[in-house]
Amino acid sequence: MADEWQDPYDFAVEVAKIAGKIIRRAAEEEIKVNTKSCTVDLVTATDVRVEKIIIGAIKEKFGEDTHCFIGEESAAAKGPSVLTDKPTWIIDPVDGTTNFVHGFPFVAVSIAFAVNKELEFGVVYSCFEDKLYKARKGKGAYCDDEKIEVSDIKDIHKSVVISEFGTNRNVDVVTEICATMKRILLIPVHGIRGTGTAATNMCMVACGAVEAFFEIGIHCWDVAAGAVIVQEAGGVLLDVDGGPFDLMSRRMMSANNRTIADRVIKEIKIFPAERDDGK
Ligand SMILES: O=P(O)(O)O[C@H]1[C@H](O)[C@@H](O)[C@H](O)[C@@H](O)[C@@H]1O
Ligand SMILES: [Mg+2]
Repeated sequence: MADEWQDPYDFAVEVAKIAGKIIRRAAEEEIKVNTKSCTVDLVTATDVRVEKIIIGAIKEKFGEDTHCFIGEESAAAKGPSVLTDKPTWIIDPVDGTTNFVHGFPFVAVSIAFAVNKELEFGVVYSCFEDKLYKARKGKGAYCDDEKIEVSDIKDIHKSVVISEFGTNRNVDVVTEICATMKRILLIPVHGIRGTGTAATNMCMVACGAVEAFFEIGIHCWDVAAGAVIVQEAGGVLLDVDGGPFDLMSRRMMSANNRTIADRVIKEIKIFPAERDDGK
């Protein structure tokens, strides 16, 4: 049987690179910043423009009506992001918008593709580093065409863990996040890191630079592409309570193996986050 999704996969790689080039160029010009859910949840004219370009290119290539889209910048206008069985592109045009605004050089274009509610592939282009991460279900994960694998560390004391503070500035939530970070540091782990983009953080797990990355409050477009990349690199993808990963739950734990994941999970205090699909 012909490989039905190879063409969309190749196209996602092509489009991610084009989008990254536009982002790099936009970073040299004046950046127009707006806010979304709160004063620290940033969006720029580039986020909106790049999403339109990506979706426009996909529609032109594969037809207007055959594919569905969940895109960070068009999501709010559409209401809850419901994943159906139809081929669906899940897009974060600029993952790491705060980084982009401040010139902190970790910004990624994240493009995932799901069919029958299952993720088929993910592409993450870290555009200032010029590194392209990609994975197709069952076919391994790659960075710039080189196969990548998670680290084999099982001893938590030899691990590096990534987490992020996110954009929620509710005092109780910030207190819980800080307390969780403190508990993880005191395990002790070698260190806690964060690139400011969930997509890139997941690629750091996938290529063995860190052992785990978890976050509560991320959205489906932040983690959909990374989810395929981590799993295809041999890692595990879970809910922050250790249960099965749910793309719409806004909770995600990715790790090199179950031992590391479970040890980090022990220290996570979970706080509520409204689901992406409104359920
Ligand atoms: O930069 P965006 O696309 O908004 O995504 C980031 C999110 O805003 C932050 O709150 C998270 O901490 C990051 O992990 C996301 O990647
Ligand atoms: Mg994002």
